[in-house]
Amino acid sequence: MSDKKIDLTPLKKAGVPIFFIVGGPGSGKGTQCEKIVAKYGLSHLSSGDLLRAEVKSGSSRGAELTKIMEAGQLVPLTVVLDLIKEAMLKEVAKGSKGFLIDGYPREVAQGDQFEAEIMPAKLAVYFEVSEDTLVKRLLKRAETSGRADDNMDTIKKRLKTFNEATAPVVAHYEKKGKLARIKAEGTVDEIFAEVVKHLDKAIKA
Ligand SMILES: Nc1nc2c(ncn2[C@@H]2O[C@H](COP(=O)(O)OP(=O)(O)OP(=O)(O)O)[C@@H](O)[C@H]2O)c(=O)[nH]1
Ligand SMILES: O=c1ccn([C@@H]2O[C@H](COP(=O)(O)OP(=O)(O)O)[C@@H](O)[C@H]2O)c(=O)[nH]1
Ligand SMILES: [Mg+2]
Repeated sequence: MSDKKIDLTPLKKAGVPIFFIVGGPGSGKGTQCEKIVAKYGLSHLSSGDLLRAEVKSGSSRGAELTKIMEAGQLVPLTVVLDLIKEAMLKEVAKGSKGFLIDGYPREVAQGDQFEAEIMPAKLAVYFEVSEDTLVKRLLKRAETSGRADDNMDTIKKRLKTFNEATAPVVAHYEKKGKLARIKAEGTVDEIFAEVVKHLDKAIKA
């Protein structure tokens, strides 16, 4: 990553809809995004996946990012925003119809900066899941995910970060009238049916 200025003109010109997908760790963001992509053909960008790819690429920042992620803390917002901008530009060049930004924003300032520099999101979709369920799902996922942060110690820290930094994001978009709050304890298909209702309405609007 560098501090070169990224030219966002093609992205702004494309003017395609942007949806934020918010929820605690293990709330099913990735699972639902896969289904949304299959139905709506939107481009799916997971901020966590972009960070993990950056770590894998062996860039000089990788070690620093790993440390932050294993502590369940938040990477500086400009780092994530630059990765997202670059990924969005690539998708726009391929003719993207719109974006699901998964696991983002994690803090109010992150969302505000995104919307100021790129464009406003149409809607923030929030998956509401109890902590008990989140922990159970993540421990199950840990059996196969190979993710360094799927362990009890880091899960606790991710929940703390979620409650402190991300919960205010939910209130922020609710106040703006741009929040779809979805109870996400049911089956994947039940939750997806709710998602579809909200997305159809937002896309038509
Ligand atoms: N029972 C149940 N399990 C689910 C549901 N959605 C996701 N899961 C499981 O819960 C785990 C976490 O789901 P993910 O989609 O990876 O969650 P996420 O919000 O992307 O999590 P992070 O990547 O940690 O942000 C996975 O093992 C899923 O299989 C659901 O609706 N019901
Ligand atoms: O905008 C972001 C997105 C992710 N992360 C970091 O990446 C980790 C994994 O994120 P992901 O969305 O994959 O998982 P979650 O924390 O939701 O389980 C988080 O714990 C954070 O340390 C971050 O700092 N900023
Ligand atoms: Mg995920």
